[in-house]
Amino acid sequence: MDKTLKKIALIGQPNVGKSSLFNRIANKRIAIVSDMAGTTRDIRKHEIEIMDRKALMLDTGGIDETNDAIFSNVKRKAIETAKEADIILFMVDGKNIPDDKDKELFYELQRLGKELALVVNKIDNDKELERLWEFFEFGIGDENLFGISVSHNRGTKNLFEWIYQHLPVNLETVAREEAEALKKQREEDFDFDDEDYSSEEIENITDDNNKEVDENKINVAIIGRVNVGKSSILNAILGEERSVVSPIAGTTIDPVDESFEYKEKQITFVDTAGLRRRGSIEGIEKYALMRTKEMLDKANMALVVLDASRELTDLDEKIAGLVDEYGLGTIIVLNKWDENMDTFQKMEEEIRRRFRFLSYAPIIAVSAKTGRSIERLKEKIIEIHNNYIQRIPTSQLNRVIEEAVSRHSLPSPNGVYLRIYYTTQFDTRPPRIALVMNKPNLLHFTYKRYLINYLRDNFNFEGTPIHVIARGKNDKIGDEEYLERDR
Ligand SMILES: Nc1nc2c(ncn2[C@@H]2O[C@H](COP(=O)(O)OP(=O)(O)OP(=O)(O)O)[C@@H](O)[C@H]2O)c(=O)[nH]1
Ligand SMILES: Nc1nc2c(ncn2[C@@H]2O[C@H](COP(=O)(O)OP(=O)(O)OP(=O)(O)O)[C@@H](O)[C@H]2O)c(=O)[nH]1
Repeated sequence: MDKTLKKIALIGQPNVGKSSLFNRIANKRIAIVSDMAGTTRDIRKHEIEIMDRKALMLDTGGIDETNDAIFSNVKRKAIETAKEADIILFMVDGKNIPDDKDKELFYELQRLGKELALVVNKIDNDKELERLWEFFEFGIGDENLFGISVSHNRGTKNLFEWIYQHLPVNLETVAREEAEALKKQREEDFDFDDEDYSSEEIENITDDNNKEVDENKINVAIIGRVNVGKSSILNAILGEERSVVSPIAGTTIDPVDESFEYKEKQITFVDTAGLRRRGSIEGIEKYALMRTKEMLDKANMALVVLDASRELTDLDEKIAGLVDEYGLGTIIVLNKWDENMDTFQKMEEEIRRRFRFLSYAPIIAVSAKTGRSIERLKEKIIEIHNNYIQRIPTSQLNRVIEEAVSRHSLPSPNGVYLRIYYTTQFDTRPPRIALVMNKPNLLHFTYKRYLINYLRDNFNFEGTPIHVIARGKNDKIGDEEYLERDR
């Protein structure tokens, strides 16, 4: 017998229906059921299974009050068994009024601090259900009081569900379901028509061979309003690189994007021709935003350039706001930081306040003019891209989410018991994580935010958005209904 299994003790006076319930749960006739009081004397242990979760059921002897000596004996034994158990089902006969001996024992069991349910049996019909109220006298909450009838099979489902919820997740089932979910997801990815993904990304998903190559390609969009120093930053970065791929000279079409190798990655700046055309973003705001979108479409990383020598403007905010919609790796570049300025903290606070939607993006102060921190910016591009493409093992995600839930338990909206079965990352670029749970649409966004923050505290997601979705066991992972961006 598996020693790690949770133990369930079934305790109660003779003839209340313990063996009957035991048999119902065990789905076999193991204990002797009889009308004669005190026939179930031995402690029986039996491995049971509720849905996919296993436990060990302990059947204690009845508490015989007819003989005081035996009563104290059996009571002692009942308490001993209860001490050994993780979950206690205390059963009483609903056809009788609550009894002092029951109460006395019940309070003793309560003091053990285990999961405890008061099971009132022989509530055979709706009329008898009214009598259940008398058992609130025991001082137990609604959620731990069950009126059932074993012989009429009433109310047992609720009790079984309660027990199920207190048993640990069956890891075999989880692993199997996860494998199935991943397989299903892969299959779905092949006939994909999700507008959220660019055609390039679809290629990445459907062609695993290219994946590695693609993970080494960083397409960077340098965005920002006019005159913040976008082309200067481009020049500063490229200026240090000898292996710059030159634009094809003499062509009337746009020259290719400029590209260089750095730390085994290929960094490409998208739409550099446009960037170099001075004043390109000047003019009507609508065009500035349109052009920014075109660039973001081709990129998997954005450098949001701001001018440290000027006040932030609404247009800065609008341009930065676009980035979040594209789900890219992001760095906020505070340019024109020519000398040591003691205002960094103030600027940082201002940026954080105005760009709340980019709270995950690091801020780096550079000067295209003096070259200050340009090297650091290049390193940061690599670092953030690694965060953006990372895949976190399910075991690690589960450990962290379990820890988060144990620190701050899941809310029970309207008494509904919420449960996260497991957590898995089902996509990268940016990381997409599914919380597989019983009632996904009841998960409040504030709790989800708490989990997202907890994930951010435990993994390195700097510079990358993370998308966390809650879904049911049988929902498709690609179900975007629950998708909420990490804001
Ligand atoms: N009306 C009614 N009778 C029940 C119900 N459940 C069990 N019984 C009857 O109650 C009697 C006692 O049931 P058991 O399951 O043997 O009770 P027990 O608590 O195991 O009894 P001991 O072995 O004496 O400890 C039997 O005649 C059952 O048929 C129920 O839900 N409704
Ligand atoms: N002091 C200072 N000036 C800078 C820095 N970077 C750029 N500039 C100046 O800012 C002005 C605008 O620089 P650009 O690189 O052309 O800016 P841009 O964002 O590409 O401008 P548009 O193409 O018009 O959108 C130029 O006069 C640059 O010399 C810097 O780090 N420090």
